[in-house]
Amino acid sequence: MTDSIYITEIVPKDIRFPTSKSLDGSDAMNPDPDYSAAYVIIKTNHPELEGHGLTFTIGRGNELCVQALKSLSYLIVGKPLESFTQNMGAFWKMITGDSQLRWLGPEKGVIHLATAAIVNAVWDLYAKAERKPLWKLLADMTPEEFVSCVDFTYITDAITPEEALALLKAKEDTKQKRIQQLREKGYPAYTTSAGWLGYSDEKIRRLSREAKEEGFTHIKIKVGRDLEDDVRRAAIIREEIGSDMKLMMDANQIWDVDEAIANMEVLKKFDPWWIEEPTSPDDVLGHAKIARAVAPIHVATGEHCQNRVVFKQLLQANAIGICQIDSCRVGGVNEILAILLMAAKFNVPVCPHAGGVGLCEYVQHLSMIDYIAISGTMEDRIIEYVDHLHEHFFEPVVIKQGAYMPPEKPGYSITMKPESLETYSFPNGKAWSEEQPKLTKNEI
Ligand SMILES: C[C@H](O)[C@@H](O)[C@@H](O)[C@H](O)C(=O)O
Ligand SMILES: [Mg+2]
Repeated sequence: MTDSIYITEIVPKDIRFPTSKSLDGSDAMNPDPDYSAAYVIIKTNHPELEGHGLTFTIGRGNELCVQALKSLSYLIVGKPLESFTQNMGAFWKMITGDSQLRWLGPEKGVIHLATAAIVNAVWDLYAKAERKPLWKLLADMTPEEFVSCVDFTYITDAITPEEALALLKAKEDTKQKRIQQLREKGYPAYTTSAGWLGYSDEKIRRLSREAKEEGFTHIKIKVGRDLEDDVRRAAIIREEIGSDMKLMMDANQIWDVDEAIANMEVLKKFDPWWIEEPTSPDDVLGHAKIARAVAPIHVATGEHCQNRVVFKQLLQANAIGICQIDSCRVGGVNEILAILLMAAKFNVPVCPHAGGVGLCEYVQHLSMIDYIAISGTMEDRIIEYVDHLHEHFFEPVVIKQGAYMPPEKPGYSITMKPESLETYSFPNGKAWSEEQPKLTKNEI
C-alpha cells in the first residue's frame, strides 16, 4: 500500500528528561545525563499515518541533532514512500550520500545520529503502512529482499552480498519455529538499572536483590571512577546475586589501554562475563590488546561505535567478544542489518546497547530479527534493559520473567505520547519551564 503515501512534512522536536536529578544513567564518563531525544515525526498525505523516529543524546547539544534533522529533511519531503521501500538499500545510500552533508561526517557524529532518527522514522512509517511490527516486516522478507536493504559499501572485504544471502537462506526454513518460540518465551534481558555509578551502596543492594527476584539472570554494574569503589560495589552485588547470575562491568571509555588491563586484573575476582567500553571507542587495536589480556572475560563495545566500518575492524581484529549494536548511533535499521550480518559471519554474539530513552523499544526488534533470520540463536545473547521512561511510549516494552516479549503493534514501537512530547519539550515544556526541586541525597 506504500504507493499512495507521500511524505508531506517533517516535524523535529527537542525532547529532554531531567534524569540527572536522580542520577539515573550515571557512569564514570557521564556523571549526570539528562536522557534526551532528537525526535522526528514524518507527516504524510494520510493524516492518521505518521512515521516516528528518534536519536538518543544525553542533554546539552540535542539541539544540534535537531538542526541536523532539519538539514536532512529535504532528502525525503515531497517524495512517495514507495520510492524508498522499493529499494531500501538505495534509500539508505541516498540519505547518507548527499555530498555536502556527508562532509560533516562522513557517517559519524551529529549528522549520523540525525540520519538514524530519519532512517528509523521511515522504517516505522513503512512498517505501519504494512501493518506489521518492524521485526515482522523484516522477518517476512525473502533473503533477497532482506539483502537488498543493506549497503555493502566498504564491507565487502568482510562479507559480500552473496555470503549474506547464503547465511540468510540457511535460516529460512526454520524461521517460523523461532517466531513461535519468541512469542511464547520472549528474548532474555539483563538489567543495568541496579548499578548506576551515582547510586548509594544501599540502593545498589536493594535493586540487585529486586532484579534477582524479578527473574533476571544477568546484571550490569558501572565501574571506572575509583577502583576501590568498584571492588566494594562489585562485592555488594555479588553478595546479593550469588555466583550463578552473570555480572557484567561497564567502564564507559574511562581507561587507557594498559590501565584497563591492570584494573581488570583486580576486578576479575568478581567473575565478570564482559568488560564494556574499556577504552576509547575508536581504538580498535587497543580493544584487541585488552581482549587478549583479559580473556576469558569478553570485551564488549558498540554504543559509541560510529559506523559499520569500525564494527568491521573490531570483528576482523578479534577485538570484541560481544558486539553491542546501538539503534541510533549508526545510521538506523539498514546499517544495523549490515552489522548483524557481519557479526553472524564472525560468530560474535550481538547484545544490543539499550536503556537511554526509547532504546529498549527499538533494540528488541533488532535482536529478534537477528534471532529469527540471521544468527538463528540466542546463545550468549541478551538484550539490555533499563527501567526508565517507558511510560512515555504508546507501546512500551513488555518484560516477563526477565525476557522481552515481542511487540505486536505496527511500527518500530518508538511513538511517544503527545502529552509527553509536550511536557518534556526543551526548553519550554512544563518539565523545564517550571522550577523543579532538586532531590536530596536521601531521595537519590
Ligand atoms: C549515559 C548512559 O546512561 C550510559 O551510561 C549507558 O548508555 C550505558 O553505557 C549502558 O551501557 O547502558
Ligand atoms: Mg555501556
